[in-house]
Amino acid sequence: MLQVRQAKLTLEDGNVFVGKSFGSEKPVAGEVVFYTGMTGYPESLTDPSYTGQILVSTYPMIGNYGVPAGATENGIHKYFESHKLHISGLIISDYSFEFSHWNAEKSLSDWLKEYEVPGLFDIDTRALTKILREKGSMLGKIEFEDEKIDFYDPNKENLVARASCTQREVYGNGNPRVVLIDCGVKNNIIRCLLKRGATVIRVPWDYDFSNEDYDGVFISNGPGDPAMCTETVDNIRKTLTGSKPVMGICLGNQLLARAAGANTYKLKYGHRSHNQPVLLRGTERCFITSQNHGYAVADETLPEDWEPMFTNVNDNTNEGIRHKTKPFFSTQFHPEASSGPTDTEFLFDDFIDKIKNA
Ligand SMILES: NC(=O)CC[C@H](N)C(=O)O
Repeated sequence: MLQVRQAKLTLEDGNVFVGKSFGSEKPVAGEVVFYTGMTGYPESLTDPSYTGQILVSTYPMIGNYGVPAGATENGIHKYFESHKLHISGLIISDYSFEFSHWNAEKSLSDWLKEYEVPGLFDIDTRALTKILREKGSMLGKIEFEDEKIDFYDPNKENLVARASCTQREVYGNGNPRVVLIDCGVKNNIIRCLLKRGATVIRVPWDYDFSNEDYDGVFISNGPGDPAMCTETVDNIRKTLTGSKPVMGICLGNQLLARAAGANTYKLKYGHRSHNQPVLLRGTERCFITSQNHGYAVADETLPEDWEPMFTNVNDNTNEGIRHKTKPFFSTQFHPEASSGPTDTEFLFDDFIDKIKNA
């Protein structure tokens, strides 16, 4: 009979959920957020944007397809979104102790233990998610028996400095040359740029790239509160005085907006799923998108020469911005998907076309 240790998740509002451990037996504290995608845990767990967060999966059965092999291609992991797990903890309902997939190399349980990430199953994730939806994302902690730790708010820290690379690195050798500001970039953004022939010059979040030889700038996704990233915003602001094309994704949308002079704010519980509908402004085209964010751009604070580009059809929040005359745009959702629908990957083509036409 399998021996599993009990552990509990305590929310800052006092709610306690008792579950069973299938990951590392290390207590952690962080922000508790829910994710409603049905698949994609290898991608989500390695997405640097989840730094500091305890992830609750609303899809009940997790682990059944194991964890893919750690192969690399073009200098990056082939199946993961970064080189390690970034979530602080994982909360699920039913853990599948059996896994089966042509590419599975290990179990989710072994993977969590390898990266010292605690995971709890047998939690009523439906009840937990209802609390997070009604009261909003909140702090939480995972503790084992008599251990006691304090709550911790990751959003008070500059998480981007933790998630970004520390050295400039170049991938590919084609055209155009794109400076990628790495705020905690997902590998699929690099793959999407390489697939379109670009040279990707990946630089740390606070790197002054003004002396680089480049044709366009890409601002990546990343963790935490965009207001913490002032150095990046200063560098982007300098770029906006020129006319080289700029594209941003998620945190990149928020940082581009802040560089333009707009504000960002925290959403009640964020968007973390594969089925978020976004409307392309000025058209009746709606796309189903992959998302993972807790902050948003305040449309009404955009300066005169900028406009909202996409709007979320569920809650009318901002899903992208564009400059009215210059080739600068960004999306709050993830055109690189991974995981999730790839319907908006054409935006990478638009970015490359803008560079070619510049
Ligand atoms: N995926 C991201 O880039 C997330 C951006 C930001 N950290 C947010 O939560 O809104």
